[in-house]
This record gives sequence, C-alpha cells and structure tokens, in this order.
Amino acid sequence: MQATRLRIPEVVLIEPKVFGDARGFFYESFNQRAFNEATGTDHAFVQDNHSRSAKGVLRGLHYQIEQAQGKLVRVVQGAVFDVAVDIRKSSPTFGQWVGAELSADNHRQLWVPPGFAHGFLVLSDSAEFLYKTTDYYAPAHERCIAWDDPDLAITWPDIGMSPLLSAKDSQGQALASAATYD
Ligand SMILES: Cc1cn([C@H]2C[C@H](O)[C@@H](COP(=O)(O)OP(=O)(O)O[C@H]3O[C@@H](C)C(=O)[C@@H](O)[C@H]3O)O2)c(=O)[nH]c1=O
Repeated sequence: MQATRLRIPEVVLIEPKVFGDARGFFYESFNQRAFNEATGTDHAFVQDNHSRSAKGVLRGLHYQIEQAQGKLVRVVQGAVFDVAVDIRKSSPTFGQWVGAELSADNHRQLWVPPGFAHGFLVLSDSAEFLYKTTDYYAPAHERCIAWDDPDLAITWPDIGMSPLLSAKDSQGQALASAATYD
C-alpha cells in the first residue's frame, strides 16, 4: 500500500497493493492497522455508505457541523473526481481544496478527515461510490457549501455537461457565509 499526503497534508491518498492473477484481483480494501499508519490517526469507523450516480452527477460539498465525519472513500465502478475542502478556521489551509481521480481501475482511496467538506463529480457513464465514516449520519447537522463557490475556485474536470445536482446541493452556501469548524 502506498500513502501520499496531498497539498493539504491531513488528506491522504491511499493506493492499495492489488494482487492480480488469472482469476481477477484481490486487495485489502480496509485494514485498520495500515490505515492508522498511513494517516497517523486511529479513528474508528461506524457506518459504511454506498451510492450510485449517473455521469455528470455532482454530490457535495457536504459536511456535518456537529458529529463531524471523517470519510474513507473509494469507487468500485466507474470514475469520479473527488474533492476535499478544509473548513477548519484555525487551519493554515482553511478554504483550500484538494482533488483526486478515484476509479474502479485505479483502486485509489481518499482519506477526508473530520473538519473537511467533501464532494465528487461522476466522470464515467455511472459510478458506484463506497465510503466509511467515523460518525453517524446526523441530518440535523448536515450542511452544504456550493460546489462552484468562486472563493474556492475548484477546477472540476470538464466533462462537456453541466453538473446534475440535488435540490439541496443546488442551494449550497458560499464558504464565506457557511458555518465552519473552529
Ligand atoms: C448521507 C446519508 C443519506 N441518507 C439518506 C437521506 C436521503 O433520503 C438519501 C440521500 O441523501 P443525500 O442526498 O444527502 O445523499 P448524498 O448527496 O449522496 O450525500 C453524501 O454526499 C457525499 C458527497 C458525502 O460526502 C456524504 O457524507 C453524504 O453527504 O439518503 C441516509 O439515510 N444516511 C446517510 O448517511
């Protein structure tokens, strides 16, 4: 397994060792000890989520203002561009974002710690997205920052179409007026 800290160093790109053979492949999609070593954390995960989305769907940028969730995310079918935004006011990288392409083919995982907003854009005809979270879903605390907030200036890949958004996500707030973490 290879772990790479991104421009925001708390966000870690994890590339598992994949064992291919005539039957297909095998890899450890989660190993607590290896995860702890890769991220320098020891979070426990309490929920696994699975979503499927069509090409052009953009989910995000989501976070829970209480019960903040760390998320270990991956793709098992298709490809997405995945983004983490640092919304911790005390952080030297507050307001900055990092992104990575995650796909079924590259088997990459992204560790998005608590304190970040998270979202992704589907690049392939469809994508199945799996993630573990460090706290439970708490709808009362859900918040959404606009995917196209000019202050964030996220360079989403050009897929030749406008993003398909949920009603909730089309009303995301600007970071400047959103509730953030201390
Ligand atoms: C996230 C979530 C949703 N739901 C329900 C609520 C709703 O009826 C339905 C769809 O919810 P949403 O539209 O919020 O799903 P979605 O837009 O996929 O939300 C997810 O987006 C990505 C980017 C994240 O980072 C996640 O943390 C989560 O916020 O599923 C749960 O029951 N448990 C959960 O943990």
